[in-house]
This record gives sequence, structure tokens and C-alpha cells, in this order.
Amino acid sequence: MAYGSSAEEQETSVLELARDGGEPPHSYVRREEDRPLDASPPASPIPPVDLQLLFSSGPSKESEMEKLRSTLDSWGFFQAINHGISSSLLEKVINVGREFFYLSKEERQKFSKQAYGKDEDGLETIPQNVPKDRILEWNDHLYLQVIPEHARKIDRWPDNPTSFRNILHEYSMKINDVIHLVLQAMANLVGLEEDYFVRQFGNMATVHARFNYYPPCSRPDLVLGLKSHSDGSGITILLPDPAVDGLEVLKDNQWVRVCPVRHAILINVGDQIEIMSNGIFKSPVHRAVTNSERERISVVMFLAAEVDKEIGPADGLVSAGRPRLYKAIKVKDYLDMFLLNSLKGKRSIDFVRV
Ligand SMILES: O=C(O)CCC(=O)C(=O)O
Ligand SMILES: [Fe+2]
Repeated sequence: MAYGSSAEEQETSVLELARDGGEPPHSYVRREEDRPLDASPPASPIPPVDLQLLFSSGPSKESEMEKLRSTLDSWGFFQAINHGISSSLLEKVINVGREFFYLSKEERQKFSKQAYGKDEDGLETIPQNVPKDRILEWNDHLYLQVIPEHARKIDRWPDNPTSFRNILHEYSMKINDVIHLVLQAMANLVGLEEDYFVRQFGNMATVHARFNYYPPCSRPDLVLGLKSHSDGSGITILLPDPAVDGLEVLKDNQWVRVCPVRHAILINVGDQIEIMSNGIFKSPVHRAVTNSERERISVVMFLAAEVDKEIGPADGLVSAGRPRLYKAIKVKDYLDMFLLNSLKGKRSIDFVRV
């Protein structure tokens, strides 16, 4: 079935396109070289890392730290277990996200960011003001700042389902604790003072939540839920759909499907930590694929440093043997550049290399 003009498409969310069930419109079809592979890439387990053990003592701590080091080295991702967030809260977060996308179009559109500026919070269905030749992604998403608390635009947070705001608040607070632990563990790994990264991100570090909703697609071989990218964040905490896989990581130049452990949360290095660590931690390239049968949800939290701060490689990680790999840059400038480069399918980290 054919879809209307691009003007009509601009008013239709991916969710509604999917309900029509036809072939995806031309504007979603990827170039041949970017399409998902026919054969499923090998599913490979990313080792789970026990967050509490990282802060214990003795040999179990050492071996867990070693596991974190080698997992980040080979994947840029790890799966955190024993993270202190109850499985019932994790389920609630996924469920309220799903229920929001199940609302009627009119209800959902109340939280649309369309009426606001480009980096305002809210629901994004079809991106506005994008170049005509840009290939679109098979997702609708809701983007909300959650930290610092006083910066929240609470009127953009859905009040339907009624528990949405409370659950997102509770989850954000828990994620903030996890972020601190992970930043401390990563500083320990590279021999920096334990609070080095926490201080670099600053008291006014931000966290944004992104609820990704990927409807089923009749031609998953032609589209991507999210195209290949690395995150412009410091670190990213990804809560995957417990029932449907779809995240792929580019590992040794091959796309590998990630199969999450139940109730684990996935954590990945973002560009800002790659810069601060002078490239010891690498921000992995990843994407999301769709499937023809089932919808998929993910709830992602992006930590970023205070916007007015300048970030650059830690002095302690620059030496004669390990020269400075990245220029210093203001966080705000990095994030602005990130938005523009993402539209062009380019990686921003490539623009700050020395
Ligand atoms: O849905 C996923 O698994 C990936 C999400 C992601 O990479 C993102 O939102 O940046
Ligand atoms: Fe991502």
C-alpha cells in the first residue's frame, strides 16, 4: 500500500504507520549497505557485572573489577546486576512507557514536543524540519529531562497512565545512584581519584530519559528502529524490553545482537567519558532493529556533564606514552554539534580528535 505525500507523512506517527500494516514509506527505507542483515547476527552474551561486588573488598572485588575492565574493553557495554533497583520497579517503568504509547493519538499528542523548540522535552513521532533526503527511523519516542529535579518540565511528563510521573521519579532517583557507582568504579579502574568523574560531570549534571517505542514493521529488513550511532552522553543506562531483543552493537566490525539477562540493566560508555578517559573507554557504535511480529520498548537514561563545563582528557591519563587524543570542548558545544552531526549520520567524537 502506498502512503501519501510527505506532508501527510509528517502528521502520522510511526505507531500509526505500523497499524496500517503496509510496506514502510520510502522515507524509512535504508540504503542497501545500512540495512539489517538477513541472517541474525550471532547472539553473544555480554557478561553481567555485579555492582555491589565492585565496592566490596578482597579477591571477589578484584575479579569483578577485572570483568568490568575486559567487558568495557571488548563491548563498550556491560550488564549491571545487583544494581539495587527492584525487578518490580523495572517492570513498572517498561509498563507505564508501553501504556503511554497505547493511548489514543489525541491523548499522546498532548505531550508532543512539536510546539516547542528542537531540544525541548516531549513526544517525538515524526522529526520536524529535517532535510528531505534524511532517512527516518522506525520509532516514536518520548524525551524528558529527569535530573536535576528542579529542571524538570513536569507539564511535559504524561499524567496518563496516572502512575507515570511517580514511577519515572522513583526510577530516576535510583538511576542517579547507579550512575554514581558506575562513575566511581570507572575512575577506580583507570587509577583516578574515585570521585574524579563525578566531579567532572558536576553538581548540575543532567539526566534525560528516552522512552523508545518500536512498533512491528512489515519489512524489518528495510528499516532501522534506530540507525547506527554512538551516544553523546557520559554514560547511558538502557533498560531493555524483557520480551523482545533488538539492540545490536558493532563489535570487531560486525553487528552483534545483544541478549540481555533478565532484570539486568545495560550500561554503555558515551562520547563524553571516551573524551575524559583519553580514549581508554570507548563509546560503542550501536543501533536498534525491528521485527515483523512484535513491538519493542526501551527506556534509556543519558547522563551528560553540566552544560557550561569544559570537558577534556584527564591530566592523569595523558602521558608521553599516551598522548592527548581529544581537544577540550564545552559540553553545550558538544551537544549542539551532536544534534547536527546525528542528522548527517556522522559521529561527533571524530570532530574533537587532536
Ligand atoms: O532501544 C535500544 O535498545 C537502543 C536505544 C539507544 O541506543 C538510544 O536510545 O540511544
Ligand atoms: Fe544509543
